[in-house]
Amino acid sequence: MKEADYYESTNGVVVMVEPYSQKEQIQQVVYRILDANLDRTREGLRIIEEWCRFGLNNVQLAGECKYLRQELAKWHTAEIRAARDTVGDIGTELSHPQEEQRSGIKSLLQANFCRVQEALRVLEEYGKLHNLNMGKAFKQMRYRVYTLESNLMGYQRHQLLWRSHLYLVTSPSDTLLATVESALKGGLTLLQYRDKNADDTVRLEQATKLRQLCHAYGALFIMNDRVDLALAIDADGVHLGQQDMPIAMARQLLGPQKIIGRSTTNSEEMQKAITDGADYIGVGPIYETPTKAGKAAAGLEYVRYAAQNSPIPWFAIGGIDANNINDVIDAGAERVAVVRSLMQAEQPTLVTQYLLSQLNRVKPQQESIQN
Ligand SMILES: Cc1ncc(COP(=O)(O)OP(=O)(O)O)c(N)n1
Ligand SMILES: Cc1ncsc1CCOP(=O)(O)O
Ligand SMILES: [Mg+2]
Repeated sequence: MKEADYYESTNGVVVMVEPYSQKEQIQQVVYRILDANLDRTREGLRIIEEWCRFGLNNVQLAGECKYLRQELAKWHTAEIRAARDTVGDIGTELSHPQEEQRSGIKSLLQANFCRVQEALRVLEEYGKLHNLNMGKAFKQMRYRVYTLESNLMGYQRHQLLWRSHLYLVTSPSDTLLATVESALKGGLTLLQYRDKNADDTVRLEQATKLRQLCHAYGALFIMNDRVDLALAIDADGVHLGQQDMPIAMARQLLGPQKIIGRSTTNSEEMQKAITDGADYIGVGPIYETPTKAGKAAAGLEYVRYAAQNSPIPWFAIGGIDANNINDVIDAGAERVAVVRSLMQAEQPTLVTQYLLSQLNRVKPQQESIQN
């Protein structure tokens, strides 16, 4: 028989407590770990769910979070809850500076996905000690959370594309990062890195820096021409011209969550880009431009066609600047892409603000998204 411990409670009553055997003690520790991680997963899922529900109004994504929370609750049994010891838990006081600081919705969501995935991994490993099926169930749940993350982040990305009305396509510049940052400060939300002549090492280095910069400002980063480089640096997508990789092939490599843009100069190319599954189209060159020397202008007639016929976002491009943007807008454009207007501007922030103010006059006012 085990030796009994004696414990005197506060009201003076002496209670005899049977000490746990070593096996039982370990079981209690496992229960505490399961209890803490079941709570952690539930809380993280709830934070993600609130954004899906109230921020995105997305029934499917919110429903998936709810389903996962309910599945989780089935494993949170009374015996696991009974092992909780908040007072004796040294971890309740610990926090990381990053927990106090979130730069926006995107980083908040990422931090909570990370927390949920870690907690599920703990549940999977320790759950096996408790019940083999528990290990299996949490493994499956962890994969569902990966899918949820990819769907949610992809959804956010596409939402931001639809909300973007000005698109900066870069040209080689000694002040590349400063110019882009200046435009981002003016409210730019979509950037394409385009350098037709640089070595891949330079492209990779510059694209990595630009992607970081864009994401710090909550903007999307698109790679011109190269699916391989887009994948390598985890760009938000790629822009492909008529001579570049077919959309279907790029989609296979990039998956459904990344953005694929296609250049078009006429109605046939536009219809094909749409049926091929492009997420957006470039419409132009509207005017002849030295940036794409030798390419004939498609003209405002093509803008009128796009305005009537494109169900997906389209950006008028080619020779557009502060002087003629209103002609392009009057022809039906709600979105434009520019190179020189911003890359050669003395004050890119101001030009960005001006171009956006003109585009905002025509687009229906939408609440701004915090990324
Ligand atoms: C937004 C946007 N539209 C069109 C283009 C041109 O792409 P492409 O025809 O492939 O020509 P290059 O840019 O590769 O010279 C674009 N880049 N972006
Ligand atoms: C890349 C591209 N594709 C069609 S026009 C164009 C260049 C537009 O450059 P700019 O805005 O300087 O005229
Ligand atoms: Mg190209």
